[in-house]
Amino acid sequence: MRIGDKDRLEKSPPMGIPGNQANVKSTLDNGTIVGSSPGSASFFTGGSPGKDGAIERVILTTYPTQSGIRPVPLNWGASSSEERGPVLASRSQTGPINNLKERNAMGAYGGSYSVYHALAVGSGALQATHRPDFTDTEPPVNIGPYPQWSESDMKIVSMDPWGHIPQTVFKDYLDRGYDLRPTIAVTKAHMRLPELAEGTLKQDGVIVLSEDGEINVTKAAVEPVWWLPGIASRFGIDETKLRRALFEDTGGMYPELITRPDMKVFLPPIGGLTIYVFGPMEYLADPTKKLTVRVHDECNGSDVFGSDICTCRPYLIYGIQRCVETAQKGGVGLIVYFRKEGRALGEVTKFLVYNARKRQAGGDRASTYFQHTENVAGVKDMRFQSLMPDVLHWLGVQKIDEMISMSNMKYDAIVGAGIPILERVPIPDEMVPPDSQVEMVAKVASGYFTQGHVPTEAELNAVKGRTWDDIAH
Ligand SMILES: Nc1nc2c(ncn2[C@@H]2O[C@H](COP(=O)(O)OP(=O)(O)OP(=O)(O)O)[C@@H](O)[C@H]2O)c(=O)[nH]1
Ligand SMILES: [Zn+2]
Repeated sequence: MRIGDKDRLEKSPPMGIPGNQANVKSTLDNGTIVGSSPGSASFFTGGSPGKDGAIERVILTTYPTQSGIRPVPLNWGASSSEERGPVLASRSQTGPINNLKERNAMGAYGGSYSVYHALAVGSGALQATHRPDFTDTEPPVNIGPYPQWSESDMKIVSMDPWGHIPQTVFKDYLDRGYDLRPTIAVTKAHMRLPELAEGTLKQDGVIVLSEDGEINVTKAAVEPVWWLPGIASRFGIDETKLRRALFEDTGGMYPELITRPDMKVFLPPIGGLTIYVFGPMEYLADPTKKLTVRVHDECNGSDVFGSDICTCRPYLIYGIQRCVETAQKGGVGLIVYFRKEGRALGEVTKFLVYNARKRQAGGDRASTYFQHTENVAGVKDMRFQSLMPDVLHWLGVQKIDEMISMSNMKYDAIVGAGIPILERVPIPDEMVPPDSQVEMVAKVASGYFTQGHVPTEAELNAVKGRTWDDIAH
């Protein structure tokens, strides 16, 4: 790529002005998008030596008016799959369909795993032209379509409501050669948890299958699919600003965020979520059935490794227990597990915060709990719960009887999305690990739900966690 090519540079559209299509067009009509030889590679084209030493074309970006660009129509929020159209993100250029030209979404399938996919292709372990065999991969239960999928206020903007069944509803596209992937998979499983093994749950043969607590569950994995106008509107910003931020803050990873204002869907390289359903899936959308829900954000240290500095695993286990009990009484339970480690700040930030808390003069205190996170990350939280209720709408949830959470942010987001919560259930005192008292008291003081006493400033100051010296002894 010859960035110093003055002629090409002058023809380039000003970056950062999505929607400036007049400018974009003047660049495109003369075909400067793709160069093909070492000497003629354009500003928008890089090149690397191929197997035979020739330069392979690298398409750095595309433009809406570029010759051959004709995205398959995608009408987000349409009520039928035919009207909506498939989400097509692949750039693969083999077979009868040139997916690069016909795709209607930026980014890549797989969420954060798209990067491993790239490594597999780059290292030669996987052919870029590999197409999945979808035989027998369909969901074992039916989900939707529900009215929430197409209501005019766009209740779902961060996942594809048709993402679990493209093998079926968009089969004709697959048959014609489009490289189309599910972004949701639904399956069934049995699960066992040591905390619920010792007779906590009663065997019933349907939900709890054995005396030692083997639980029947239906689960679904969901990858993020963002409809950018809807994401922008949830955050109260305009779409141009959102696109610019996503482009700049990912190291300029997706230039089409800027150059393709016509493409409204983006598959971001981030973690998604998993749902676990106890009892019949269709009960989730039936307001006559009792529904227990826990929405949980990932905490690997506690959820998997049993760290006792927070309440995450005990609250998750309690949520599962309550879900199972509701299902056993003829209702249904739902756990939603988001990959938003450390309040979506990441585990590195979280561990830095733990160090600052434990090294603080005077000890780890409830009064400075949130301040430490803010000192390191600049904010207390990046979970942006405003996108969280989308999955509830996807499942057709109309009301929640029991919400196993004390979080005001989760509560406000769900109720704000039009789903009433009838009861909030705090974690039982006896399940709060000793060192997590700091977190628990700090949360209650900051507005988390409690049926008990809200601590005063002096009480907050008095609640201290373990120090590293305590750990050593
Ligand atoms: N950055 C940071 N993250 C933390 C800290 N303590 C816990 N977390 C994260 O906070 C999140 C806790 O999420 P949840 O278990 O859903 O709990 P919650 O949002 O506090 O609310 P509840 O529903 O009442 O449990 C997880 O992502 C944890 O990894 C901390 O000190 N710093
Ligand atoms: Zn935790």
